[in-house]
Amino acid sequence: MDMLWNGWGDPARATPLPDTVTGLLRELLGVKPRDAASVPLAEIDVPASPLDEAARRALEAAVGDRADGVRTDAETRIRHTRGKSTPDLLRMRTGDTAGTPAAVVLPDSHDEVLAVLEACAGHGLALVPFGGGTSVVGGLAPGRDGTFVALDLRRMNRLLDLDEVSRTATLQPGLRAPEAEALLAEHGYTLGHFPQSYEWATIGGFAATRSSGQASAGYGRFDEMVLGLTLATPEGTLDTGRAPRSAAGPDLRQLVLGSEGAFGVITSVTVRVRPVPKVRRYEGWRFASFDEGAAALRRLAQDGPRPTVLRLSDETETLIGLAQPDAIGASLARQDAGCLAVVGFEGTEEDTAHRRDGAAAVLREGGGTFAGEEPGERWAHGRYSAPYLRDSLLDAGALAETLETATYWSRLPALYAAVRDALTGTLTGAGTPPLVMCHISHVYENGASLYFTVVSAQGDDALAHWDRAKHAANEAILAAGGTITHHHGVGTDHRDWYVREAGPLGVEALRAVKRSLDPAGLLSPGVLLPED
Ligand SMILES: Cc1cc2nc3c(=O)[nH]c(=O)nc-3n(C[C@H](O)[C@H](O)[C@H](O)COP(=O)(O)OP(=O)(O)OC[C@H]3O[C@@H](n4cnc5c(N)ncnc54)[C@H](O)[C@@H]3O)c2cc1C
Repeated sequence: MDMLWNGWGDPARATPLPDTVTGLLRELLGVKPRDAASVPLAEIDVPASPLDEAARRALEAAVGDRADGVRTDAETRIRHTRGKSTPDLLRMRTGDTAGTPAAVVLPDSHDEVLAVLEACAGHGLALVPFGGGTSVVGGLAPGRDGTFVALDLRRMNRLLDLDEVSRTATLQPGLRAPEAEALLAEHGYTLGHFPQSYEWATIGGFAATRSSGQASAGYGRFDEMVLGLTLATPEGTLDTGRAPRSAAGPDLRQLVLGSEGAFGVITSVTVRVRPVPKVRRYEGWRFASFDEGAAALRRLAQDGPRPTVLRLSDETETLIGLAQPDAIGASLARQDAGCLAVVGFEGTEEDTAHRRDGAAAVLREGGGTFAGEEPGERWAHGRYSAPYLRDSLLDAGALAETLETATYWSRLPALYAAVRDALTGTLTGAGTPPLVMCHISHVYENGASLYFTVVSAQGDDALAHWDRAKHAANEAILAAGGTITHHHGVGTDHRDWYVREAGPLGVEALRAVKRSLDPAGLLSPGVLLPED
């Protein structure tokens, strides 16, 4: 099944907003009901594909002249325009398809990807790899106008190898996360990577963006799971990962991870796998304040025992109940005070019981009160539903978007305040005062991420309002010592701030890598790095 072209996921799972939330939108944020319906897909006027006959023939030959290997119909091209950020969705809803690819090409193997790259080079076509299409940072839209091809990797969806002795699996990039989990589960293994976009995003996309899942406290980030990668580039193949760890020079895997399609197409990923857990237990803890809860999370991250899932909502997010999207509004009706933490344990019976008891003692010492299993189980049940709420909020005339960052524990409170102030100040100044919510959902020994959700009225020009607010938040992040992205990636949206974060020498070093792998600059122009 294809994802909704102008929204999230499966249309059958649309999630209406409860009355408590629509009431809040109206009374607190001044959201006025409006006709926010989208232009129907069939009515969108897409200019004919600019692909000429010779280029088309070359691309078809590259994918073995397979039926449907090169698609230029309007619907397929529309479905490969942009990703799933709120500005992306707002543009799609108005039928704005500027930046539609000239063609969508579907290769079946590493060799076909190399052949497609050669065909693109021969015909001066840019190419953008397309995994699940869930990018929220403009990673699927080249940063310049011009003819480009979207390389949809969905046909590369096989488990290539499982080494049960070493506990590694080699996966093709187009596997969506649930498909990869199902293939591994047949042998009793799991990857343990469960981002909120889990149901749609792919293995190649995770590697290309250094994704981080909701169970990162236990399983680690995706880049920590990766042992080897194969990269198809216009200059040939780069193979990495001869051994799990090595002292043989700088680690080339780290050049591929996070390269966002700008250095090549990831055609296989070797990951470490773990046995499917026998027990999964999630529970809720309450803290009087975000500071108090954050201090308790820090103690667990630094001294253990480590839960598998560890997240903490701030006061506003707790009141709205965003950690439990399936029951959103219930906490508002109860007027829940303080901050909710969700703490989860996965593993064997003995290991989870042991870690759970140890973690409970630390949380109690830190001021936490046990809230039972219900809040944790509710979080687990609704963990992939929140993106459906965003569609309902947009339908209702609200603006809803998220952004994220990370820093060291000592700087976290200042970063939190700076981003909140930037978002609140900008949107209030524009006449659309927002609700700004935040949670910590990825913790490390030395720091943590902050994930903000912003809801306001759309105002007269929602795109321009959000652009200003996001710009202010990005400036606040850099000024407060945060990174421009903890897990969404750079794409085109964060590029200008990433350039400042990396510094001129860092950017020049990365450009030199790009020049050696992609001298003609065919791959994802303007994504990750500005063009030369
Ligand atoms: C509702 C929602 C929730 C999200 N939640 C999370 C979350 O919890 N954690 C998280 O980390 N992210 C999250 N994201 C962001 C997004 O899902 C991740 O960035 C994900 O890793 C993208 O995977 P994808 O397969 O959809 O890649 P795409 O969106 O298709 O591509 C992302 C980028 O990687 C490149 N790319 C894709 N495949 C390849 C390949 N094989 N080789 C080279 N380059 C490639 C693309 O060109 C693009 O630049 C969320 C997004 C949405 C919309």
